[in-house]
Amino acid sequence: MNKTLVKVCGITELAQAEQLRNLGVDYAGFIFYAPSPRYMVGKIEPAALRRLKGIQKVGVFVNAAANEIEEAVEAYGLDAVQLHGEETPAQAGSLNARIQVIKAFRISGDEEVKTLTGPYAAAVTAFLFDTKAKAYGGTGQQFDWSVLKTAQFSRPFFLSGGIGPDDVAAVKAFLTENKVYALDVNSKFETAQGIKDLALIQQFLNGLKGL
Ligand SMILES: O=C(O)c1ccccc1NCC(=O)[C@H](O)[C@H](O)COP(=O)(O)O
Repeated sequence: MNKTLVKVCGITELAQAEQLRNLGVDYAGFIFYAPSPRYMVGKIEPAALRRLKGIQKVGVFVNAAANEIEEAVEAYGLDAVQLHGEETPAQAGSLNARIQVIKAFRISGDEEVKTLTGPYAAAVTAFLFDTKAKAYGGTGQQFDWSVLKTAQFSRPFFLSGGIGPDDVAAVKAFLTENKVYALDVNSKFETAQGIKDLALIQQFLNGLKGL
């Protein structure tokens, strides 16, 4: 069985991205959505991020224009883009022809998740399930993961939304019964918005060992 990968999202410092890479984190998420407190533009130099290797760099966008996304991919050397708004399957598919696209779905618990993901199956590389809340992401709120149980998704998925240091046991239990491609963590591992607590992340990674 493949190991479940880990993505740390909302990074605003190059040094932290390097440290996370050194801890063995698989994906680093960078927010390209100006209203977010984790907006990274102006905080990390494009050329410096482009030189960073050994961790998959994901740009997170909310309803951004295709040319804005493509410019950021080029300037920052992104490996994947995460579409976290109301982007259509056609928009996602057109980007996915050039770069891996992770489509985020914000879950309230009332919807049929397979109905949401169905139209995107052929258009994206992976799905990401986050919690539906007032803000688009980074809210620290968790949804009821049982809505994903038993569903066979046509794409690998990231489990996201309020996963914190105290959730190791719950995550492990969920992973024993469900095939999760990667875990996505963010605000529950911060000392301030956009600044990660690396000791907590190391502890979390240690807790997941053996999966
Ligand atoms: O993190 C943000 O500020 C953010 C803002 C707008 C869109 C997406 C954003 N984050 C995307 C992520 O992938 C987060 O890791 C995900 O929402 C989970 O965050 P959290 O609930 O804090 O663990």
